[in-house]
Amino acid sequence: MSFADVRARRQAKDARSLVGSSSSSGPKLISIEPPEPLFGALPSSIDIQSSPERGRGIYAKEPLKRGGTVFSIKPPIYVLSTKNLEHFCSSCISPAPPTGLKRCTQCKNLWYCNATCQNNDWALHKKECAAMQRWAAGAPSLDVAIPAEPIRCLGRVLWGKRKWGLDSVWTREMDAMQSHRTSLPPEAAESHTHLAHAVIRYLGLTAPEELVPFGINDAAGIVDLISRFATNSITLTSPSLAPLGVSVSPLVALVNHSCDPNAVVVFPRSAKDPASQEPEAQLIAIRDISPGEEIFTSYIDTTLPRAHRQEALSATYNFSCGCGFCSRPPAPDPREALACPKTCGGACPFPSEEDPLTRCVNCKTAVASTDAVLDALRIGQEALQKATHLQFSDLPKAQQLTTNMIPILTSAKALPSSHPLLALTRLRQSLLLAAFPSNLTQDALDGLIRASSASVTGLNAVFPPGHPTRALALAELGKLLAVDEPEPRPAAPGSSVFPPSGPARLRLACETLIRARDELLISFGEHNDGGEVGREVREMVVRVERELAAWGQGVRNVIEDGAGLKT
Ligand SMILES: C[S@@+](CC[C@H](N)C(=O)[O-])C[C@H]1O[C@@H](n2cnc3c(N)ncnc32)[C@H](O)[C@@H]1O
Repeated sequence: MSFADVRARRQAKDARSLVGSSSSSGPKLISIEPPEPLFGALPSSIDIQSSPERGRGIYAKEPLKRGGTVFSIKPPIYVLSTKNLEHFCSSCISPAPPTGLKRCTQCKNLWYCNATCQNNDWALHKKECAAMQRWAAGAPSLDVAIPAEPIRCLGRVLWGKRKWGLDSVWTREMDAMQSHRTSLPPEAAESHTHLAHAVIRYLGLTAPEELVPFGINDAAGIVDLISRFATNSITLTSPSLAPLGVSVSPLVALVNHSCDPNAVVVFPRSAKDPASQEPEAQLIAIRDISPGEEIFTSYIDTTLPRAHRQEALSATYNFSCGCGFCSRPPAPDPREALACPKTCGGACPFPSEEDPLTRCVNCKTAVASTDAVLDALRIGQEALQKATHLQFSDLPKAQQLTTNMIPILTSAKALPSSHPLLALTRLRQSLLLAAFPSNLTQDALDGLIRASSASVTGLNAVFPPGHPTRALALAELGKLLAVDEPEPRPAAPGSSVFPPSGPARLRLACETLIRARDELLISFGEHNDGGEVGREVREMVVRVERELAAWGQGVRNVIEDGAGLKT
């Protein structure tokens, strides 16, 4: 039977059910209810509008305060990435407690906190469970025995459409997400075709025609499904932004992109809501937003220079960004700048092959050896790609690459916020953390604090206060400064060695944690008390303040004892 035949049969069936049973007096007229409107979860402070440049988007109807939650929603579809399956509950995405998670006894792939979490997930896992067992039975090797997350995510979308009905609001919201089917570049069309075949196999279907009950009536419908997923899915993250999996929420997907966003989507884990609401995506304003203004998040890493951002946006989202930041970049952009050769405090835009001459925008001093700068930037980019690729398979090699490259870029006077120096610095910090010795030495701790501080300096130059990446980096630095020193150094009066030791270090830890907490309250929402990380930092501030007070009291006691001895 052809795809069209199946559709014709379905339409005939639909037509019969619409007019009801025919009688000799002819078909009865039936009243057709207007369809339920989409996005009923939209709060009254925002609405959906359309622009010719960006299509639909979310706009403020009322003033929105920075740190305020614009909306919260549990994504209707989400899956953990394969490596996280046994470490997090597949329903509420809580990390495994010390007592461990409970495994689905059927497929043996998904893990849950308890029976409640398993029941909450059963509506979608029921079909998935059988599909995963079928997939594993046909897998050529153990490492491909679990389908990759896009396949599992799309499986859930399709089972959801069947379960909740093709005319349901659930399905209509999913189908209303933007598809770029008609303008896909050839490479994307090819990868979409591969994914489509994998999904059909995962569902246990033998031919595309069998997708009709899932609301997919032709080949264009399959491409739409995959294109919608590619354009609208968002990373499911931990409260500290670690990627955990992938999620789809038609409401979150309405938010357009800017490289200088006024909002972020985070999963902060609010203290107040019960676990059954988790994972909860929250759109949070990181700036004050006026009525009529569009709300934007960023889809990509905005520490990257404009050309890299445009490439990423065009490859995945099929548009060229015309945000203020792309059309009128700051001069010079801290992502692409060198420090002034005369250290006047100004900066010079990066030279390029086409335009090798560059000067400080402040004192106009020209950079002398631009060839050396261009070489350093080129090999820096290569080292970054290699080290990123090797970070999990060859940690020492990745460490060596970042450790060797950072001084080369620094001596070429690249700003700490510039690319690829900032990316290498952040990678080095995460590699040092991964290799952190269990018997901690002062040198290892101080090295990590210096790397963390360099990341904070770079991120502060590219992100506004309250951006979650910046707030988390600050929290990380504060926590490291608060770690008990294995071998505190004797205080040298007037010493500017970084990091300081002893009480000066504790004071710096306290100041850094307080700044981090203020920023976390913005990025992860005041209503959430700064999310899980904000709450953790608040507790650390209390602990460090207590330690500082105890130290101060200790000093006062010594002084008083000394004074007592003299009298
Ligand atoms: C997640 S959707 C956002 C909602 C979408 N505008 C809609 O109407 O459904 C992502 C798509 O929106 C469009 N888009 C988002 N931000 C844009 C921007 N700054 N400029 C142009 N198009 C944008 C692109 O087509 C992109 O692939």
